[in-house]
Amino acid sequence: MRYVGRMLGVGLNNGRPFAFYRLNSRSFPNRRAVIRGNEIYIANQTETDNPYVSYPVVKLLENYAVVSNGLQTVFMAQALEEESPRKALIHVLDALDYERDDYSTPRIAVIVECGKARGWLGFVGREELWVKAIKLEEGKALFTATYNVDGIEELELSFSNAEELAEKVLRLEFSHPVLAIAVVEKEGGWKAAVKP
Ligand SMILES: NC(=O)c1ncn([C@@H]2O[C@H](COP(=O)(O)O)[C@@H](O)[C@H]2O)c1NC=O
Repeated sequence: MRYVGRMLGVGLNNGRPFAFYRLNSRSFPNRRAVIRGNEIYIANQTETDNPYVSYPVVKLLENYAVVSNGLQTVFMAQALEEESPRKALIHVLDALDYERDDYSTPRIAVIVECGKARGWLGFVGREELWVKAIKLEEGKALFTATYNVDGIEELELSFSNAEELAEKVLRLEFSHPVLAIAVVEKEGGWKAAVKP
């Protein structure tokens, strides 16, 4: 089974945008997601000095939801106070760059906008930095990941609520699953769910 590390994506379901995150990990599988108000954090449960394994993963704003695999989540949410999603992704990914770990792990992020059938994916690795604005299509999701995904891939995903989306994302056939997070637009706001 393919190992993609951290993956995140965006899609459209019943005319509403959604985002998802799946944490796969070979090295730090003992982690959990903690929901605190409009934020979700990944908390590593073992002792380590690795600075990349506990971080704010989701930030829900009035008009946007931001999901990422590192502390860029917070900076992107701040940038969105002044800038477009495209600029926020470009500026913050460029400023923080890839992670200085043994794998040069890329930073990845997704932004979705309330009430709009569009989303933005971003990636910064050792060899490339890209940001893509995506026109969302019903029943489809587009995702990227830290390892072994060439740019963006497509998936079919449909669901009736955030819990079901998180469950389906956790069941996708990629190796070393730890947890999944779903963020779904609901009546002008956001609903988030975490599995398991
Ligand atoms: N965000 C995360 O959950 C996360 N988990 C692991 N990493 C980084 O990626 C390295 C490899 O981890 P793994 O073997 O679990 O894929 C870790 O040493 C760490 O530096 C992460 N950094 C980015 O994805």
